[in-house]
Amino acid sequence: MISAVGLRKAFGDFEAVRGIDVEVRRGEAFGFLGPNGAGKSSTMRMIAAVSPVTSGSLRILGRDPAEDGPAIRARLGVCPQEDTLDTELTVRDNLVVYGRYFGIPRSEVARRADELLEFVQLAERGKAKVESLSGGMKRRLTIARSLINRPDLLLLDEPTTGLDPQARHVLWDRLFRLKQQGVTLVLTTHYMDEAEQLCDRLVVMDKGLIVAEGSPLELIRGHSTREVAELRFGVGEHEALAAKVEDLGERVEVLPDRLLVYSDDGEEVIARVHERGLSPVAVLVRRSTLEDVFLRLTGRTLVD
Ligand SMILES: Nc1ncnc2c1ncn2[C@@H]1O[C@H](COP(=O)(O)OP(=O)(O)OP(=O)(O)O)[C@@H](O)[C@H]1O
Repeated sequence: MISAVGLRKAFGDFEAVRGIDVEVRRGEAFGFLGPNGAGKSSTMRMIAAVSPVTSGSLRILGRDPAEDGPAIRARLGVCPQEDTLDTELTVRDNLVVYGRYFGIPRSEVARRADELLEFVQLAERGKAKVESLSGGMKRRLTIARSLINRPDLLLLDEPTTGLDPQARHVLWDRLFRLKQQGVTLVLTTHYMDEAEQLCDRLVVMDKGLIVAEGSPLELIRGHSTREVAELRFGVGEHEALAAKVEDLGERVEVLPDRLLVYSDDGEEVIARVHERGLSPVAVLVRRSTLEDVFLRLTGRTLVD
């Protein structure tokens, strides 16, 4: 569906994307995970055939965006980072007008609009003004709009940024259903839980480069331990205490507010910490996540 080799994007002297290779296969959910500024949106805009490639090769649905931009865009669904809904129109008319833009006949577009409103659970709000919708509803409507042309490939730039946990879960459920229906999804996110929930495969991006690639499970297994013991001590004590626990796991990360001890048995770490007479104010054992993978690979956390 997408094939990129040595893909670069420069803005003047600044290179936002510094030579990445990406293959996306039909039917999979593929993610770009990385912090703000990693180059995810710049990559997505090239894939959406709206931003020219600076260098490298890019093929989308087997075509070159420099030559076949309109043909590619006709087969894509695009859900941008910012809501770009028409606030002058009703919820349903946002779909109808967008569908007409693709040249879909009036009766067909009406049928699809009703189907899609049902799918994103907005059927009752069809006549409402867009302004009256919550953030989560607007996102769902944007996704419905991006599906009006029955795209082969759906591009989602940070689909749940800014939404509350419940709205995020509703959206994930809809995206999961689309995946089950065979729609190829490509999404960017800086939420590791979103990447874990939705992506079959993902690349971790940092500073315009891909630093790791695989399924969430492969990435976690390849770059972290099974468990992590989190130890909170007093403010300012973490740096000094790291040396006292560093032999308890495979490695230790020092964050401003806690120590992370990486070990396959987190409870064992906690027991040994107490045996040594150390008294953390709070402890927690959890499984490793993509956040730990990112920390391992870049020395930084995903979300500041
Ligand atoms: N039109 C532009 N002109 C100049 N610099 C740009 C432009 N678009 C993006 N950049 C820069 O390129 C870098 C990558 O931006 P990009 O939006 O691709 O990152 P991102 O990973 O999507 O981050 P975010 O999560 O904030 O969207 C940033 O440093 C950004 O400031």
